[in-house]
Amino acid sequence: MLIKHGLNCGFGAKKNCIFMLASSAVLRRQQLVIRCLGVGGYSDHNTNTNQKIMQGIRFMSGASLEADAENVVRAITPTLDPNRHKGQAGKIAVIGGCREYTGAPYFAAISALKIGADLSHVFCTKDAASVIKSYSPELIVHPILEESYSVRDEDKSFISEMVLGEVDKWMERFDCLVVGPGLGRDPFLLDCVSKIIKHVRQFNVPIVIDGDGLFLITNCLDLVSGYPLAVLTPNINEYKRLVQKVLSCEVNDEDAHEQLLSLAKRIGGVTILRKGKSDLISDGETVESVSIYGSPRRCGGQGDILSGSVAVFLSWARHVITSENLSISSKNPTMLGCIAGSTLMRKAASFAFENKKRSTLTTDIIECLGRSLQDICPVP
Ligand SMILES: NC(=O)C1=CN([C@@H]2O[C@H](COP(=O)(O)OP(=O)(O)OC[C@H]3O[C@@H](n4cnc5c(N)ncnc54)[C@H](OP(=O)(O)O)[C@@H]3O)[C@@H](O)[C@H]2O)[C@@H](O)CC1
Ligand SMILES: Nc1ncnc2c1ncn2[C@@H]1O[C@H](COP(=O)(O)OP(=O)(O)OP(=O)(O)O)[C@@H](O)[C@H]1O
Ligand SMILES: [Mg+2]
Repeated sequence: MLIKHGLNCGFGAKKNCIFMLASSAVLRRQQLVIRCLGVGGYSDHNTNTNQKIMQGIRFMSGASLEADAENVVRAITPTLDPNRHKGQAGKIAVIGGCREYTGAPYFAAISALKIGADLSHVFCTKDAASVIKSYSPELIVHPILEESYSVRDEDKSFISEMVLGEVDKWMERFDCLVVGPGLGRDPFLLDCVSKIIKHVRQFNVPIVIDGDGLFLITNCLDLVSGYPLAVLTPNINEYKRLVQKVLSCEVNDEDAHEQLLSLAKRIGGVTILRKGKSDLISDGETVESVSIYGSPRRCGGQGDILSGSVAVFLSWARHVITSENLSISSKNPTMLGCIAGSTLMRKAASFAFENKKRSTLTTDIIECLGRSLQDICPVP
């Protein structure tokens, strides 16, 4: 495993690495904790001391370890077993899709299928449903959500009950829900989705919250607070809004790991995947990062692929953890799902870019998901 922030060196080179960081605030705190731990010097010959130092550094700064990313993917991806029946490799549902956005829920839902889920559903507004269906016959699309413009005030509570009733028929069956890609911000619709989230929590179904779902939960943190099966996947803006709301401060990139750690902790141990040049992931206990090379193209929709990917891997990780001995250290399925989802998305983006360069689009990346997974865990 590599240690980030310039500390990814062997112990022989540690002195140099540490001195390179001497001016940073992070290192000053790290040195302080090393002194507090009573660890003297940086002897290359004393492995115990070195380990203590590294543990101290990690503990104090929340410095992340670069995840053993491809091994995580291998450890949780199920084998293709002819004895399995449809549904056992995962049933995913995306809640999103409104008048403006039909691409985002499609990207999330189709990515889940391309990675290996058996069934992928989309719960969206009536306007969005036929459009999404027309993109792909593979998706199961439920036109059940309503926006304010299509509902009279006096009908709202009745419609809300109906939406919940429809969703209720299905929710228990899903292995993971993705809430938010292309959901929009209509207040009535968001109110219905809040009810769905509260309901789904009772069944212990994992929830990945992205896009407008993050807008919703940032304004109503109780929806996810204290739910260990919740994963938030904020982009730069969404992360900024979360930090401002929860920590009442601005994003601090110098202390990125510590800030992410406290944010996850403050929201009661949810897992947060902060998207960016490197993806940083924390459940409030540890921080890991995935920095494998992705793509320099920033076309819209890549975050939607990620949310669908995380949903599938999180479902698989939960299954492996409950049924087998996992050969990797982390046992938190949400962390594993994020690491694997991020790895696959970034690898697919790099393959797509290799091929399409400046014209790389989200659909091109989706087409590379299969090749990326095959590259990491080949099917004969
Ligand atoms: N095809 C579809 O259907 C897609 C639909 N999508 C859906 O759209 C909904 C809203 O999601 P979102 O991501 O557009 O909202 P948010 O993050 O608030 O950004 C708003 C604005 O912030 C800016 N900005 C962005 N990044 C920045 C940066 N790094 N640094 C600085 N500024 C940055 C940028 O504005 P600019 O100022 O550059 O004009 C950006 O336009 C949500 O439901 C999502 O799922 C998407 O998934 C895409 C594919
Ligand atoms: N600067 C970057 N360099 C490399 N990869 C990046 C960079 N920024 C984001 N990514 C990757 O792209 C993926 C999507 O992140 P992004 O920040 O674009 O999400 P988003 O804004 O929510 O996307 P969407 O347009 O789907 O809403 C993530 O998996 C992340 O790893
Ligand atoms: Mg997004």
